[in-house]
Amino acid sequence: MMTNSLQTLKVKLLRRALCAGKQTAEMLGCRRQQCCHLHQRQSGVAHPLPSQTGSRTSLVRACIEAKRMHCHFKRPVGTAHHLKMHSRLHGDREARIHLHLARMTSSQQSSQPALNPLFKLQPFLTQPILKDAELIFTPSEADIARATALFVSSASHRIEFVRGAYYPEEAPNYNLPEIAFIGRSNVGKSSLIKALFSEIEGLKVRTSKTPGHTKLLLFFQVGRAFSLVDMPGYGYRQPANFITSAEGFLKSRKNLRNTFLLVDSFVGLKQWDYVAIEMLEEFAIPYLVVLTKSDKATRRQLIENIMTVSRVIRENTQGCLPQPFLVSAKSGEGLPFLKGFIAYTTGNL
Ligand SMILES: Nc1nc2c(ncn2[C@@H]2O[C@H](COP(=O)(O)OP(=O)(O)OP(=O)(O)O)[C@@H](O)[C@H]2O)c(=O)[nH]1
Ligand SMILES: [Mg+2]
Repeated sequence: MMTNSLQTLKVKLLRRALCAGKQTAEMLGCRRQQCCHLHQRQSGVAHPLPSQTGSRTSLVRACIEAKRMHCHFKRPVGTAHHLKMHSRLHGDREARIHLHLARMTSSQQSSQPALNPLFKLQPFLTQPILKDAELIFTPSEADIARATALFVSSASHRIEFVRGAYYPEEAPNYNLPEIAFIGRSNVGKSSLIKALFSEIEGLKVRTSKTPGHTKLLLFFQVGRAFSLVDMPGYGYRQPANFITSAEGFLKSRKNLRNTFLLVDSFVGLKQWDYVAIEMLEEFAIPYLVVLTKSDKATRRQLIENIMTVSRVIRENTQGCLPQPFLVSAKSGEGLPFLKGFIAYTTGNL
């Protein structure tokens, strides 16, 4: 019995170390091949993700590297531990990841279903919707309240649209942590940003039923805290300059803290999304999956699509946060939790 629980603990610790290693691998990956994934799209052939060959070696190397890079554990607020990793990416790009390791008290655990809509599905599953080690972000209600306050404009904290850019070189030069929203056309990127900023009077974010509506990189500034970038959609009716614009932007932004890859929870992952995952993996930038339109999907669709996304993240990615997010711009479900993560990943929590 005792041996069994020791064994389980050992496996959990190893898994956490690998997760930390994964993130470090992503920071240190720095593969500089020319990205041509989005050019391959016309072929119509399903694009396989990078095979797992060699990934174990790179994880082991990353674990060793993580030690070398002075990764340190810090006593946190509350009961969870923060792992702070500072590493240099591509020589001059400082990347920072805060991993909030999941070690919740029972009171935190019981508040999570209310905060994180993924947990509403747990009663319908016999297995955990997310494994312990995949539960990275477990904020308290106070954290969410602080994050929510950031999305309210005031004289000293102005939230505004800055500009649209056709080319990445036209992007604003403010020195703010940035989050980019990428995904298929019509997946709900602009609607999500609009919903996040619903409290801001006079801030217009245009959405449309017609795919391919957003043509420019759109920059929104949230005080001196962070900025959000609405990207044109890929796939059907994507803008002619999408490849140069999106790839150039993702590769060149020095303060890009995280990229949110939006996937429709009603439709699930499509071929184009696999191409985007492949591209993000190759660029070795931190990203995560946000499942949109939760109000539209049936429970069965939600479970199936979330499970598929989780499996793809687990088996085929190195740079993706293991914890997907679930939101609805229409009903507002999951928005406070996502605001919490935005505040957290931009260093505002
Ligand atoms: N039911 C439901 N519909 C949504 C939701 N979010 C977006 N939509 C709808 O989906 C359509 C596309 O939304 P947009 O936000 O314009 O999508 P986009 O990803 O910005 O699209 P492009 O700019 O073309 O790349 C619109 O008709 C929205 O009303 C949601 O959470 N629930
Ligand atoms: Mg749009």
